[in-house]
Amino acid sequence: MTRISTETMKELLRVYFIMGSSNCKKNPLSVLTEAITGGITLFQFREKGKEAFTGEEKYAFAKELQKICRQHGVPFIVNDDVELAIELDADGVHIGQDDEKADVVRKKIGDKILGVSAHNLEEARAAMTAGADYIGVGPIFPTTSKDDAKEAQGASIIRFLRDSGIDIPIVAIGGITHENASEVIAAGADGVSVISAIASAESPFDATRQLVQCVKVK
Ligand SMILES: Cc1ncc(COP(=O)(O)OP(=O)(O)O)c(N)n1
Ligand SMILES: Cc1ncsc1CCOP(=O)(O)O
Ligand SMILES: [Mg+2]
Repeated sequence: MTRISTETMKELLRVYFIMGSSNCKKNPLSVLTEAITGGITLFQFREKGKEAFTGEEKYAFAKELQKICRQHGVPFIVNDDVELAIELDADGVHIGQDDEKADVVRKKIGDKILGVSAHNLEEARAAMTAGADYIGVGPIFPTTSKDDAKEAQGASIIRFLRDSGIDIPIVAIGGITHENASEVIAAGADGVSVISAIASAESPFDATRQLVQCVKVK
């Protein structure tokens, strides 16, 4: 295996759907299937919160979601849990500033995709040096999907990072909907990452289709 190219990474980030069991109104397997049919380009398994599955249940749930992703050729990323990602032979891992250190994770996962959360220029530079394939920047807008989210910074943080020479693929996250997605792309993001815009939608399929239209390369 070799590291993913920057160009392929950017394409995968266009519509990046994140989900765990607590995010869905409907059956999570149906939500993921609808999102894939609607056009998501990357999926992250993020099983967090009070009611979240743990242990064997978490593993079995992850396996089911991974199977759906594999059937449709959508790469499967695991949030936080590096050991689970290795056990499942997932396509990658996403870690934040309070998780395992990025350079340590890079050594553990070899050429798998590594995503790192960054909230400022210093963290973005450090993620690049540690071997990240992309950075997740946010919250851009207010969000109710993450209990310990930092304050929203607006799309200007993306423009600031780009103007400061950050050329790694960037996905914007936090409060992103079809109404503001084009604003973050215009600011320099390669894609948008969402939980509620798809997982809480009456029709995850329609919601995904709408987002895909907003981030289309013109
Ligand atoms: C694509 C993407 N960007 C940022 C995050 C947030 O990661 P983190 O800061 O570690 O917070 P948790 O998601 O673990 O609560 C993400 N998961 N994905
Ligand atoms: C995981 C995460 N990291 C920063 S904001 C956020 C939550 C994004 O969820 P939503 O798209 O529902 O605002
Ligand atoms: Mg984390």
